[in-house]
Amino acid sequence: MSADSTPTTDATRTAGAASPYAGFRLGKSLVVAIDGPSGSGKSSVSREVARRLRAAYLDTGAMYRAVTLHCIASGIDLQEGSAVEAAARDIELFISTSPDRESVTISGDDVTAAIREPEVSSAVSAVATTMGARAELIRRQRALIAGAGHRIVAEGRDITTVVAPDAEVRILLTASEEARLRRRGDQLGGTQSEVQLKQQVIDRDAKDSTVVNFRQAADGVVTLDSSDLDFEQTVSAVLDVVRTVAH
Ligand SMILES: Nc1ncnc2c1ncn2[C@@H]1O[C@H](COP(=O)(O)OP(=O)(O)OP(=O)(O)O)[C@@H](O)[C@H]1O
Ligand SMILES: Nc1ccn([C@H]2C[C@H](O)[C@@H](COP(=O)(O)O)O2)c(=O)n1
Repeated sequence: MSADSTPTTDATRTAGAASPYAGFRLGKSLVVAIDGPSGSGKSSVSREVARRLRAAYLDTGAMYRAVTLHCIASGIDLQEGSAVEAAARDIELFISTSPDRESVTISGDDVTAAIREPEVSSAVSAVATTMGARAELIRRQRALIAGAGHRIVAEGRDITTVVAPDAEVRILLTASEEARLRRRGDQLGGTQSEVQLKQQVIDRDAKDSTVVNFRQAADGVVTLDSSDLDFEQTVSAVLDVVRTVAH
């Protein structure tokens, strides 16, 4: 398992007032952990927040998707817990931690687009609910966060609670069911029926939440409801939390 990342400055100084990083201590270690349900905007918002903070970015959902694709492609039965756990241990997985370069490879093969295919989306909960596979991916995620340099934004379902409970900033990004369904529908260009959208967003969350709690904020986690915010307002709201909590 490996990753690349955005280089960060090692100078410890405060950015100038005109800079978008004004108020942030550059060079100080910063882990921003963001969890939330499907369609809440975790990936897109976290990636943009990472760019603005000149931080690395880790999409942990992509790792669950990669293991799922690997199982499907290798003929591994997703209902066989021990086989799925072994696949999570054995997979040669690379994920980019640059917010400007989305790249996932398995044994050197580019699977960046393939892990987003509907077949993977509808099967991924089987990996996410296999506890042995989770333990292995959590181990890898912690290593990626530790190796990312000074600052990283990591997002998923259990980052604030399990992967990085000591993160300087912990946020639960939520949105109403209606907003999440609308956003996912728009993202997929109106190609999905109401029933398909519900399966991809609501039903998947129901399965995933049997093993991890991303519906309610744990102690010390800031809840940010983006239902009535647009994308830019949500990014600004996350940066405000970072400024308040980590300054
Ligand atoms: N505040 C917002 N207002 C409107 N649209 C948003 C907002 N935040 C994100 N979006 C859009 O909603 C869509 C879904 O966002 P995104 O893929 O980041 O969600 P997610 O929480 O990572 O979902 P999943 O966990 O299922 O991958 C994207 O097209 C994104 O640009
Ligand atoms: N930390 C995480 C990240 C993701 N998952 C699961 C839940 C999802 O069904 C799947 C794919 O995530 P997505 O790309 O849709 O964000 O992975 C998890 O259990 N824990």
